[in-house]
Amino acid sequence: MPSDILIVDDEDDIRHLVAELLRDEGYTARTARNSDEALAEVAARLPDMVLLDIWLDGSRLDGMGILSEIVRDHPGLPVVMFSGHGTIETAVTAIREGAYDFIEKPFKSDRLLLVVRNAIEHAKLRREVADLKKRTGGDAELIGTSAAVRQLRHTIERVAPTNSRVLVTGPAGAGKEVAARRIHTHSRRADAPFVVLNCAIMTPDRVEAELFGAEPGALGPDTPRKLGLFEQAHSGTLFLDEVSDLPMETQGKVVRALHEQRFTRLGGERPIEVDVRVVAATNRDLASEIQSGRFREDLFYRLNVVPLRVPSLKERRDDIPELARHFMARAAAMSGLPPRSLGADALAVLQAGEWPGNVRQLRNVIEWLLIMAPGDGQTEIRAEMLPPELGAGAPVLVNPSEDGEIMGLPLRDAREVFERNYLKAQVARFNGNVSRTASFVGMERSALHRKLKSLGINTSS
Ligand SMILES: Nc1ncnc2c1ncn2[C@@H]1O[C@H](COP(=O)(O)OP(=O)(O)OP(=O)(O)O)[C@@H](O)[C@H]1O
Repeated sequence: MPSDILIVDDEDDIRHLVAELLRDEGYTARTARNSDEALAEVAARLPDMVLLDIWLDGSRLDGMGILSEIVRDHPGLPVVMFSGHGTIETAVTAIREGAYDFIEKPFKSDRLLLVVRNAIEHAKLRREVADLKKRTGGDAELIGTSAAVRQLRHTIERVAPTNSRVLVTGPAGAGKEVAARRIHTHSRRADAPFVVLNCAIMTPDRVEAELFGAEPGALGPDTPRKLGLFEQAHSGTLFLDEVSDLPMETQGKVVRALHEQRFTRLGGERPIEVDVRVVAATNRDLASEIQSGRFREDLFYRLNVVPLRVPSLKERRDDIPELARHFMARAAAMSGLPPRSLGADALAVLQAGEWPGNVRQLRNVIEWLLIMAPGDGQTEIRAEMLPPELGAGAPVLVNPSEDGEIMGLPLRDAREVFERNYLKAQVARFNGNVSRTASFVGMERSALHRKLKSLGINTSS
């Protein structure tokens, strides 16, 4: 479909000339003489871009006034200003206020067509990026409202703008990379690259070439120059994932590069200066790695300027329903399948789970459910449809494998088995908090306390 362009100018000649020029190029062109006509056209159907004169005789709003309404109501719509003599400064201000570009009158048709093409392409790319971010969940999105995640978000927001190095710790799959990306996107480096090195999957001889790059021929006969990740991350952030897996010799070189803010490429002499913020992550205990001689203490102190701990999923069970719905919506958008809704019993079992693989495991379970759960898009996902490995934390009645055992017991014992499993799962789901469990299961706090004691279930309060 041809792009639709709105031309707003009070001079008849210019309007007609530009409209003809654009139509000759295959665009659709609409015209408006003043602000009321222009805003009415925009409201009637959103154009792909607007060419807007700054001075508009006999108009309620001038070009700047129209621009601010468009930026407010349709932030993705590109606007290019026409400026005459004496309005260049205003045109520059217009760019600051959100216009894409300006064209000085009198203008050459080639220049006009180039700016129009660029503005439309730019807007299209912005939409595509926004769409991709939405579909992939925007990698820096830190879902959750639990106290643990609110605290994490707060610390990230405080540390992000400071430029300090950050050492992110936490179990596998808990969201350390998400936290690191968020530090980057909330820093002044957000427009520069975020570059990741996963130290665990690198062989020792490759890791240095990856980090520092190599001069031509350094990696073998006729090998070209290779830019290292330090250089690629210039003015941005370098994320060293699984940093404890860096070979010892490389650790020494990283310490030097961090200290001197420069390094040489493999096979090179010339020092290369870079401005890079390093954020590192580990799921190991670096203190014991240092003790056993596998991690350099000086590197630890250089990296651990600000420590940031990402909690395990078990420490933030409150977030599980929101995370589950988020991953369902995302998996559905990526696969084109309709999202499935999750029943309250399924969510309760998910909340009671052990989650050794943390958020990554939850994401995988939800993706599995979207594809594998029985029924169509309309059928709610019930507890018994969950993958068997989650059954361990589930109350006995939703775990069919144990139904057989229950059937062999007298009612009194069967009830006790049920009560124990049910309450164990509910207590786990509310992080051992008896008051919250009591309010959910509909018992007095003290009565629940007695019950739990008689069933031998441990709680935190
Ligand atoms: N709070 C969160 N909100 C949304 N998604 C999250 C959150 N935490 C983790 N994820 C998702 O879970 C998955 C694992 O997260 P991530 O890779 O950041 O974990 P990690 O701790 O760096 O793992 P590893 O130790 O294995 O490198 C990713 O798909 C990530 O997008």
